[in-house]
Amino acid sequence: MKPFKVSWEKPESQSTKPSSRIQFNPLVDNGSLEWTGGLIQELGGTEKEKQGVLETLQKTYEHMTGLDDEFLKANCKNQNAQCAFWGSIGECDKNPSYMTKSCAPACQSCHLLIWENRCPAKEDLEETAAYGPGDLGSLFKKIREGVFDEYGPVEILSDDPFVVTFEKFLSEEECDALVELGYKIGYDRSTNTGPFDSFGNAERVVSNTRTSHNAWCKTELCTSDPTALAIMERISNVSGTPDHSYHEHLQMLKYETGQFYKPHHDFIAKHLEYNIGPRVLTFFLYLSDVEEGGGTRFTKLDGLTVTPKKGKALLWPSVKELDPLSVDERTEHEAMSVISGQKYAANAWIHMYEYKSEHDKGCTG
Ligand SMILES: O=C(O)CCC(=O)C(=O)O
Ligand SMILES: [Fe+2]
Repeated sequence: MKPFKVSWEKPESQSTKPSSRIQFNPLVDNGSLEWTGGLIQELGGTEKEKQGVLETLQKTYEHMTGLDDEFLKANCKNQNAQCAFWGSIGECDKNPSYMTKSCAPACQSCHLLIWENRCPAKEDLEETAAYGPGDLGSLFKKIREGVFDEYGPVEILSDDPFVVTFEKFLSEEECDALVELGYKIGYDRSTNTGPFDSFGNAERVVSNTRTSHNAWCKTELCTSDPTALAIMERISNVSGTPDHSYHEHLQMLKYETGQFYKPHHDFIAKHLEYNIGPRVLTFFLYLSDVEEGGGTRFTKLDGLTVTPKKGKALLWPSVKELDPLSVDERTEHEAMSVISGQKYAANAWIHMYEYKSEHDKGCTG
């Protein structure tokens, strides 16, 4: 292998600012820019950072030149100018769901861009199922028998499919804490799941059928927050999953006046091809009252509409009781437009199989 030589240029405008980031051009061989592994990478400001980035670039170069797959050679790219820097500070291990895909050269993980390499099908998946045929019926029976009345009053709004509310599932403080966590993470415009690319990853698409904003409880700040953890454990207890690793990360929602989510189903058929299985249940949390509007309406259950109330939880299945890998079309629903005021809420989607470690590997689509 030819030696990897590097040089960099310091843009004039930054030359007097020692702490500023310096743009880095990896110059390969005799000074010609043969390959950059995607975006040109930035060097850190300090000597130590620079050294780390250079070491990562050296490893990147060896990884890229060692690839024998032409498709990967052409398509494996750093998609952010700081990939090499992040790689040098351990982010490939700390944040693999982003890094292995979006900074694959810097993580020397190009082979993991291929879905089958990154997400091999689990052989013992069936043994880990949270629900078998009939289990949703048993859960509903427990709810009816008052096992979870500490979160009540419990209201049974529909028997088949079951639609249930727990009036005092969260305390006022817990609701405020989740809303606040949403602000710390940042509420972004909500998206829908779009088409899947050649690597099996779903595109996120902004859609005029869903106009709210949301914040995912995915980062340390939220996943290790004691309030968020207590709520996730409570949801796990009631829904009967082994633990909250079977749930998607909490998704906090914010609707301003006029915002809505048109009729849809939470079931995503593509999930059946992954190790996570389908969304079995939706645990929906109302984190605020709403002055007017903003109800959750079940379009195929005679328009059954749940009025938001701070602290209330709404639970329904997305799959059939006796065939829990198949969608139950009857639980299509919509978030009606907020007529006045604001609405805060959160989704917890519960899967058939373990979710969170698959998410960390970038295997949830
Ligand atoms: O906001 C609501 O009432 C329901 C939201 C919803 O259905 C969803 O986010 O999937
Ligand atoms: Fe939904």
